Amino acid sequence: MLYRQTIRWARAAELALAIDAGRERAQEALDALRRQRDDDRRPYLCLPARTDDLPAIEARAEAIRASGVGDVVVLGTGGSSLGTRALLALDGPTLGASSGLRVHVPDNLGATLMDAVLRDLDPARTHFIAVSKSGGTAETVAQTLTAFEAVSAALGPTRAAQAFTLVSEPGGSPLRRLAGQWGVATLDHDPDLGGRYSVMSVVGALPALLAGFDIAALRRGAGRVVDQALAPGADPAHVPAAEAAVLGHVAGEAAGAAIAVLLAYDDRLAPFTRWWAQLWAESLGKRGLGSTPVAALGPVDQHSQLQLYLDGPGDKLISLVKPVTAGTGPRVAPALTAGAGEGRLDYLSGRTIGDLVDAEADATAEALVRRGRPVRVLTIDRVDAETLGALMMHFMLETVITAHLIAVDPFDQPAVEEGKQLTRAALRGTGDALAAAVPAGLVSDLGVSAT
Ligand SMILES: O=P(O)(O)OC[C@H]1O[C@](O)(CO)[C@@H](O)[C@@H]1O
Repeated sequence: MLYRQTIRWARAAELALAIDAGRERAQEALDALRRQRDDDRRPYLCLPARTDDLPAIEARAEAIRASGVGDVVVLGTGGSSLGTRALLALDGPTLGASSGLRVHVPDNLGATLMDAVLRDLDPARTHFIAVSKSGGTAETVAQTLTAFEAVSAALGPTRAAQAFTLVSEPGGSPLRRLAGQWGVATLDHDPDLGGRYSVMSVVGALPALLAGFDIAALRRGAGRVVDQALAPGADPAHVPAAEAAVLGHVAGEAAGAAIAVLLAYDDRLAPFTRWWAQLWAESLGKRGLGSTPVAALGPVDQHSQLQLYLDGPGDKLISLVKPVTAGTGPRVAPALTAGAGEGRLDYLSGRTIGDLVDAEADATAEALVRRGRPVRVLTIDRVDAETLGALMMHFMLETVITAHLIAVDPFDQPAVEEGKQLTRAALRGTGDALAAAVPAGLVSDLGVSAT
């Protein structure tokens, strides 16, 4: 078993008609997805079964390894980096530790962070992979230009060019043109593959291969989910992604569940929840529709968010990702618990850390159900590449099926363009655009000065 999905909601029986109607619509979505996969129209559905693209990616990875570097920095943001982080996080806190290469993904642009990257890494032993589907995202362009300048200054432009790889769609974008002028090796990003659906392509595969991550296992797990969901005659009630999309839709419509929480009980899955948040938000947040994703981590968020989930507004669908951890990790010595006083720590005596986390996840789900919250638990046997591939494909399908249910296009993100235009205008000094945009709704503009 890669994962098992359990959905519990006290109101499900009362909403049976709406759920049945949702399943009928989900059936349409599954039929459409099957046709798209069979006609090779949606690359994210076909990637799991592909192997023909891997030799070129492996060859580039080998060339980077052969150049003798010790560090690899992935420059990119959003769909060009969040998935990569999610893959590499399976290795634990030290990215790429299993391959001997350290792979860094500073996906959030920041002056201090970029200063640190350029100051702390040896330009002669570092390779930069710039990933941008459009080749024009300001953050990634700025990262790439500052990094290229720093390496050129240290080693000269010829060696700097060898220290870079660009992954971007073909065309005349800024990064594509610069890479051509500099002589930087470039791999094509499939123009038909949206960034937030691209993790299994060269986007995630190149850094992942360098980090020793098993990309074939990732695709295998994803492939098993696609095959099950799109099997001819598959009943949406037996397809986890479809069933979850229906529940989420009904919970949104009938119970006002406008927030979707993904609470993962393993640190290694925290970046996965951030990848999911982009997938969910950008794919569904359109025309006043969609639900707000919250990426959460257990058990720590039990001690910060859970009060709200249990006792705040009933506007959330809460999904737990629960690795089976019972019996794993360090064990609490009975001899030590005895010293805490009669019976006070008996529940921990002889138990492992994994026992505690496992019990906490179950208890959290139960407490939420008792409060009448809609709860879905995704139980996984292992936190590994194959399971992650299955979960990622599950959520891509759940997102696209939800998009069908609310009638939005899951593959565009038109609204973010305005902020990008305003940023460019501000930097060009034509900030009038910003000035004109703000005063209309300005409510308050205060500050506090420290002397
Ligand atoms: O890969 P690109 O084109 O640099 O885009 C990065 C991210 O920016 C967005 O376009 C949003 O601004 C995302 O959809 C995308 O994943």
